Amino acid sequence: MTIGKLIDGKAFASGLREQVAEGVAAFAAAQGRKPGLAVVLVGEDPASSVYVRNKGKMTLAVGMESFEYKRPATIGQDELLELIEELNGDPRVDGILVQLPLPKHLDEQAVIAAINPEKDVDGFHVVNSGRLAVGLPALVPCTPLGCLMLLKDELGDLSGLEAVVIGRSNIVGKPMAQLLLAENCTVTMAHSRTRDLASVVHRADIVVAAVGRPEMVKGEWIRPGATVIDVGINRVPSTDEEGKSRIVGDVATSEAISHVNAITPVPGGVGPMTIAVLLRNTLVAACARAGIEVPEGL
Ligand SMILES: Nc1nc2c(c(=O)[nH]1)N[C@@H](CN(C=O)c1ccc(C(=O)N[C@@H](CCC(=O)O)C(=O)O)cc1)CN2
Repeated sequence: MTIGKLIDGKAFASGLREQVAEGVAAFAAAQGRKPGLAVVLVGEDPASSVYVRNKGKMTLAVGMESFEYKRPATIGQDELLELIEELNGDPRVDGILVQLPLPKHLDEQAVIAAINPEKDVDGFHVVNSGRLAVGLPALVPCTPLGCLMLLKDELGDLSGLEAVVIGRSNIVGKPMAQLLLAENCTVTMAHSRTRDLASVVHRADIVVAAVGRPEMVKGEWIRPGATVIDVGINRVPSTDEEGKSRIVGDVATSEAISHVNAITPVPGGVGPMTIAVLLRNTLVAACARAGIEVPEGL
């Protein structure tokens, strides 16, 4: 029995961060200042707090300035919009990111819309999603861009390949489909209402699973030789005696591994790419604001 390759997103992300660090050093030497990333955290959701802490650490590690704004879960919409407005006007800040999800009383779309699109390093602003859709240069959402980087590294030219994206979120599914279309893939977007998902998935050379349901994509659905990108990060109860929870993806990897070409593991696949691409996007935004070329290869 042949075993498919596990794609090492952690190693790839580390290489990308090194490249970003070189670009940051060159930017600082030429501009006399470091690129700056501002991250806004509302509330104390434990997972979001960990992600924000890691973003701050990695921002500093590549040589950028990190600005962290922690606000209570009770913050009002107007006060949050005032903070965004302040960051839009702050010359030290090249990238602004509001950690999602936001507490329910806040209007996520209005908050994203308030970010200056040139500083929207998450690529969630409609100006950036529109630019991506029509093929103009854009700041692209970090997770799907990270998935694309892993796919191109694994497969090279994606032209003509059948790609199925499962999940239609604004953050992953939709931009992922746009990116694959721009690479000349034949793209199908599947979702919770798709009929006979198993056979839709079975025709794909590339499967991107971003549904947020533990191991929903079964191994037998995957066509032999396909490349699978698992975006899911689902915490489930442990099966061992210690009883700790563990993280699984949206794909039943232990079933799929025997016949895929390659698959991203969870953890250690797509997840680490998200923050590495965020740093890359911040450098790209800083270069655009300074009117200089983005370093080659980024
Ligand atoms: N404004 C944003 N909010 C959120 C985003 C985003 O891109 N922008 N994405 C996610 C959370 N996220 C970053 O913010 C993120 C998620 C996962 C990882 C990661 O490295 N995961 C590890 C496992 C982590 C664990 O053990 O819990 C992995 O998959 O290996 C990094 C960043 C939602 N919000």
